[in-house]
Amino acid sequence: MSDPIPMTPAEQPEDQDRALRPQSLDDFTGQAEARANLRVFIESARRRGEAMDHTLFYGPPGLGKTTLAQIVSRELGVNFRMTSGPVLAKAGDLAAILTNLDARDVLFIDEIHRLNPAVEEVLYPAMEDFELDLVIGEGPAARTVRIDLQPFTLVGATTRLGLLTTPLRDRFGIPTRLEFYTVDELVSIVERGARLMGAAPTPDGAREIARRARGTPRIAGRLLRRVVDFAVVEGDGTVTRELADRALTRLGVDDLGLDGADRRYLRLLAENYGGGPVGVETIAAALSEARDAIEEVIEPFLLQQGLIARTPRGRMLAHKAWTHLGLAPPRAPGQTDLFDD
Ligand SMILES: Nc1ncnc2c1ncn2[C@@H]1O[C@H](COP(=O)(O)OP(=O)(O)OP(=O)(O)O)[C@@H](O)[C@H]1O
Ligand SMILES: [Mg+2]
Repeated sequence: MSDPIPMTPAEQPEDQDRALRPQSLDDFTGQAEARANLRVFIESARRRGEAMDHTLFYGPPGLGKTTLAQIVSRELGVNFRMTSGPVLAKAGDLAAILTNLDARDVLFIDEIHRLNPAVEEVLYPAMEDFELDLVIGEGPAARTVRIDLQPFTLVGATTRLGLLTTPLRDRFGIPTRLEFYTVDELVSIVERGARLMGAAPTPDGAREIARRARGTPRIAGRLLRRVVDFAVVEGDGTVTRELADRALTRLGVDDLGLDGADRRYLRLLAENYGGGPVGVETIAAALSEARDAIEEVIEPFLLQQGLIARTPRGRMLAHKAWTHLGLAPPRAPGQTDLFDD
């Protein structure tokens, strides 16, 4: 049950992602508030003929940050340049990209919380005044030259808003938080993906996949492809609720949409720590997972589902998680009613 979803080596998840990527704001399901606001900012920038203000998309993986960045540039009718925090090793790397931008272009920096501080320094005046201060030469001969840039829109994406420095965060005029999707929104996404794949799930079948997709379009797309595989090989090609249920269970995706890693996390808290509180470092060490992966990938959905709580002393298992694991919560003396509701 704890195995990750199997993928054949030939399958490139990003290529598959690309096929399903919405191309316009109209095509993009969910995130209603973010979408409505972006529509206004894009339209205003277009009418004024100016670069749109710098935009930061933040939220858990797979919710559509990269997709929205591409959509913004397309709707603005400008070029899309893409790079990422870890790739920009030296200030000069960023300077080279910035000086090559055309007016109003979108520069997308993924994982912007992983920018090297020296590179980040270059970004501040670039974002604020569209200027670059470059140091030429070394030692006593070193001098600073100022280069004017074309006005551009920086679109940053991060799964970890908390790791952004305050000066960087403050330079984004449009900070946009992406939320987990509702089941109804994911049903639309599954149905659209199925249409693009030439599959036709029954309404119940689509809903079963949506319900178990961890609130995340990328997971919905991946589960859909796997369920269609099962439908083709073991059924008559139709994705019914029963078939989706059987396939998802075999893939280790449970009734709440939790996967093996989620359940290992919950079980660790329950069985080894009596429900917590436990510090995240301890959890990371016990699960042999990176702390980042725990905080970025596993915990946001468990928190959103009310399966765990974050307290100053660490993570605690909520009542719902005990029930989900089929375990009885511990009862402290004199607190017999604590967990009853
Ligand atoms: N609103 C949506 N409607 C339909 N499909 C979507 C939507 N949002 C995302 N997707 C699909 O989900 C996949 C992941 O989206 P995307 O790459 O934009 O996520 P991300 O937030 O950038 O993730 P990461 O943090 O891992 O970079 C893409 O294949 C995209 O097609
Ligand atoms: Mg992305």
